[in-house]
Amino acid sequence: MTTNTQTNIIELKNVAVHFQTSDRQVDAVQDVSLTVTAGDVYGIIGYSGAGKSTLVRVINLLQRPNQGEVWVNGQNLMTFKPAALRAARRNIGMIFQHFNLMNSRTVFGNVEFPLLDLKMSAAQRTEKVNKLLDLVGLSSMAQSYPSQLSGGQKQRVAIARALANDPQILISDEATSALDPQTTTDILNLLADVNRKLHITIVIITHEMDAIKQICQHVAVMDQGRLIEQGSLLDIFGHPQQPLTKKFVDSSTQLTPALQEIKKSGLIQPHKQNLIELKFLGNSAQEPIVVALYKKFQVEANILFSNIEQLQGTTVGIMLLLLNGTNENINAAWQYLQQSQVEVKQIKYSEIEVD
Ligand SMILES: Nc1ncnc2c1ncn2[C@@H]1O[C@H](COP(=O)(O)OP(=O)(O)OP(=O)(O)O)[C@@H](O)[C@H]1O
Repeated sequence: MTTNTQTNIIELKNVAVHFQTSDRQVDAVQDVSLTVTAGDVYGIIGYSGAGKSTLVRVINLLQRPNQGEVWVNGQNLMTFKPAALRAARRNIGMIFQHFNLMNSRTVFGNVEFPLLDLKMSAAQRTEKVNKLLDLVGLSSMAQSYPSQLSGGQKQRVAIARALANDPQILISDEATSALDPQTTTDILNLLADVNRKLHITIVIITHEMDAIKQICQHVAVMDQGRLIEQGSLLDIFGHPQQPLTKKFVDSSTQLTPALQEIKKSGLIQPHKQNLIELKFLGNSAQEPIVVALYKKFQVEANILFSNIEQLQGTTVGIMLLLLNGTNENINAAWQYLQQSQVEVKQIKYSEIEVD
């Protein structure tokens, strides 16, 4: 017997947010429904202006929606009175791109700040802050000021501060967008640790697929206020449905620049349809396919590009093959590939956009 132990910690139901500006109405979020299960790392990706920040501010009602329902821990926050809402908000930590630290307070003082309102002795507060600074690896900098810290260190302080109230949920609003790639990786690893060790549910919003890929278990894609696609990380990477989702995936696997280079190099011609993309999920071996094409159909397959990565323990591979042979043999090879375990697609010359 299997038991379903997953709890829905966040449920947004048909949420809409409109802003009225002097000359028009901005539909920042339109009819968005999503569910995040407890313990998940849930990523929301979209370009600037897609409505991501507005949507996550709805989760703790910093932004009240014009329409829809907001459920956290099985409770409809829209019905909460101010005191209950303040308590509910303490259960949802937030971190931001620009850290939002108080420059006049030390690292210790910044992390201590949310605890000052609580009934806690100074000794208890000190113990708690020290524990949090240890968690984020900043114990030795407790007496430094934000101006003395690097961007990555500032974000670590912000994470410690966001965790001070022992929240069940942590929302990260473009928290790595101002950081260099290595620091981004370090901060994402820290967030993954926080998720694993403290069982905190994390919602990340970003415009970078690499950040999603590194730690998210589920992904939603947002475009012009709407959620246009959602699924597990593997679903999204393995079978993107919407053109925008595919664009995010292809930019992260480097497929887009590879195709552009191939087109520019003149390796492919408009009238020939012999460039194909293969996608492998799981353990399908790539080498035997190239060998089989030659042995079975005398079709030479030149590998022009290949990218293989591990996503949540599953191999996801993409390969671009340029097929060489008679038209008849290429057709037969194409039929064979379509019946094989791999996903196969013909790339049309006209579909490759070159800047
Ligand atoms: N307070 C506001 N008043 C008017 N328009 C707003 C307000 N806040 C956001 N918007 C508009 O709503 C839309 C969605 O903005 P939002 O900040 O949620 O997008 P985003 O995906 O988070 O983008 P970014 O990463 O650039 O912040 C944008 O067109 C933005 O200009």
